[in-house]
Amino acid sequence: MKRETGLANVMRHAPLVAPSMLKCDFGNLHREVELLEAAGAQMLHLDVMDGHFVPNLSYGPMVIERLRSLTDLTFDAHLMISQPARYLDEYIEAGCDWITIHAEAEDDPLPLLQRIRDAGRLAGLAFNPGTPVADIEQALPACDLVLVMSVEPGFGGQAFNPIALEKVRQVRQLAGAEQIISIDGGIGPSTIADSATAGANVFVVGSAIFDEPDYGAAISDLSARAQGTVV
Ligand SMILES: O=C(CO)[C@@H](O)[C@H](O)COP(=O)(O)O
Repeated sequence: MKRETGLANVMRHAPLVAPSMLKCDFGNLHREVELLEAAGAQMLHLDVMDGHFVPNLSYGPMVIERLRSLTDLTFDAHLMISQPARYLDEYIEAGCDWITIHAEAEDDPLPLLQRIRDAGRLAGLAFNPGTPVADIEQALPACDLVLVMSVEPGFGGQAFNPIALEKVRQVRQLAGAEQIISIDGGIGPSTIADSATAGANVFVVGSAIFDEPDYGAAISDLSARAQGTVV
């Protein structure tokens, strides 16, 4: 199967549910990837944490490179790290397709977003619940993807912060209908429909998939709710 890395190809499947590989079984990543492929996942959301920008550690480019050899799913890397400019090339070389940096980690994200685009990857900018949309507005033309955090980054299983809904609405208004807007944190059956109505089209989901016995049923149910076919 050819990797569907291009914006148009991947977003053909929107709204998309992106399983957050922070909540998976790290002791059996190969099996988790197989289960997610069988469950119909189009992409994997890779939560990269450095124990500095966020108070948690996950994995880095070496693990991602190994995952890359296991699957052609789109890799949506969310770099929750300080100094992303220093490490960016490693994530490009590891095979990440979408690469998102944090607004709070870079005084001027524009050169880095451009580097991501120049490498032929989709460039994303994430921002935390406490960061106003005004802080990222200037960077929007350089973003293929905006990731709105609906929890403080660092851990899965936190409660959804509804402040994110207004931010998604504002970004949608500013960036237009074609923009990928991803929402991340506390997304599940009770929050995904409101997030979709606000304007998100990619939904990062950890607990509501990995805490379920049947990943396929969970992803189907969430996708249906995002499409408004479940009330
Ligand atoms: O990036 C993060 C947390 O920092 C998220 O991707 C969470 O890992 C999503 O997990 P749930 O909130 O869905 O359990």
